[in-house]
Amino acid sequence: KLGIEVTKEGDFAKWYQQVVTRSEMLDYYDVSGCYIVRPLAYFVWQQIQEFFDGGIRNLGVKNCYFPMFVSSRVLEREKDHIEGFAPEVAWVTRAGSSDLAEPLAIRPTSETVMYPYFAKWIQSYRDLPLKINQWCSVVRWEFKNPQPFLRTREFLWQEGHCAHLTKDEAMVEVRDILELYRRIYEELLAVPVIEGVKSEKEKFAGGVATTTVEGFIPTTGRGIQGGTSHYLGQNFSKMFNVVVEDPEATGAERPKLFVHQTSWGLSTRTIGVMVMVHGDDKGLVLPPRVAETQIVIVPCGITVKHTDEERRKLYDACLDVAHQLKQLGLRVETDLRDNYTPGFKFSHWELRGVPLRLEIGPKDLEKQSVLTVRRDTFAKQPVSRSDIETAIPALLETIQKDMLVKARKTMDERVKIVLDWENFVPTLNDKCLTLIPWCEREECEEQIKERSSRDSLGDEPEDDKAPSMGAKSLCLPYNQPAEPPIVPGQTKCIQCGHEAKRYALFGRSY
Ligand SMILES: O=C(C[C@H]1NCCC[C@H]1O)Cn1cnc2c(c1=O)CCCC2
Ligand SMILES: [Mg+2]
Repeated sequence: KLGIEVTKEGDFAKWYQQVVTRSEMLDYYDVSGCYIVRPLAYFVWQQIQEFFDGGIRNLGVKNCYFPMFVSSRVLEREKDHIEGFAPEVAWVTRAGSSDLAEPLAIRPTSETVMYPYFAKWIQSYRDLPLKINQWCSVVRWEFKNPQPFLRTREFLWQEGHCAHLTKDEAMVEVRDILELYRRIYEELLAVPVIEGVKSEKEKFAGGVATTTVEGFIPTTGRGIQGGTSHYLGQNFSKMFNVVVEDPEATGAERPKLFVHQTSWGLSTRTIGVMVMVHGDDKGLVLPPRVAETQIVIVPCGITVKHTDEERRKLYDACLDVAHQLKQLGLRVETDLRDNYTPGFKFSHWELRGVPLRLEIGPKDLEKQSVLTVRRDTFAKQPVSRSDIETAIPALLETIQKDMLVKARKTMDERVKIVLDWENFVPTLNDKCLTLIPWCEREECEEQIKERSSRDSLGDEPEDDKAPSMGAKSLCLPYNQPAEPPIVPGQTKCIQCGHEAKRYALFGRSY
């Protein structure tokens, strides 16, 4: 594997492609838009799964598995939810040499697969709440340019689907799940996110409200939807007749209540965001929490002057330190290949994002110390062998924390409050997101997208294969800026002049 031949700032698209392939996270596949998730990336996904499974178990959610095939009759049950997406649905029409009687869709998401069975399984309010989740892949035949992890025609995700007796119970769960998504990004992937609610235009049309964690890619200045948790209200339960008798009702007739539902999803897009945020010109930079190999130990400073005995002593020291650290549960590799130079080995493991390297040479052996080298900052620090068991775990924790702090500082610097329209597009062009006093009207959002695209491209039409230059609303952040305050009846929307309700996060996006 060669190193990375371009710089992140110089040619981001090529940089990203080389980082994900040459770090051995992913490989291209001969079906366009499909990719192979290799062990280094799959390990990250497994860490996410373990964390999330623990979190949802505490919320009373159980894992299950539904078939991937959806009959057209069932898929089209939810008209408006599906018609906007119809072009993305992949269909099986043949088995062997004979056509299927009716074509079967491959699930693009599983609402229509599951909810007829919710109706069957849920009779009494005692059957509530029903809380299930499945880990699976879905297929969406996207036409925009595919990108590894970020936009692929098949992707791994989890989709949770719950039914509750009351709206309040459902809304609490929506936020509990969103908090787990925030923690996955911030505590596992060291990626800061902005939590909020989607606008009417951007929310999931089948639901009542969509909450989201929004990421930010500094190199392009674009926002990216990181995970969504929806309050579906009673839309789907009315569509699929998921009803229970009203437990509060007295007397003979027992009025039926449509259940209140939620659905929530997070995909392998998480991995792409992590790569883009932390990677550098030497390649991948992995947060220790999700790194398959957290530490690599490399013997150094051996020359032809040294005897085989001295070389062996050095290798033994590397193996001893590795053993010590494995005892602590750390994930350690020793690179004792004698056909490569230390420098070659440093590049090899830097490309693969290993968070911490330990170098041990003859002098280190004498001094009973090792030299630590951080992947994120390249900072070097000697550590005496006697301190290894406390210093190394602490250093990994420091790397994990520092990576989040650095990424959050970058994101915070690139989110600008914009109070006048003339500063809106220039701020986008500075690779920033904007927080604007906004009226929340759907037609205003259309105008913002249109005007910001025109102001960026002149009258050139948009290429729908390329990422849009128009800005969209990313979310209405729960954490609203305090200054300058939005004064009801006074503060105006910067685009249309109507009364501003809240600050909205707007930006170019993936
Ligand atoms: O998938 C959802 C809503 C919901 N699905 C379950 C997980 C959470 C959340 O993403 C929205 N959605 C997106 N994309 C598509 C569809 C769709 O419903 C259906 C058809 C193909 C493309
Ligand atoms: Mg889509």
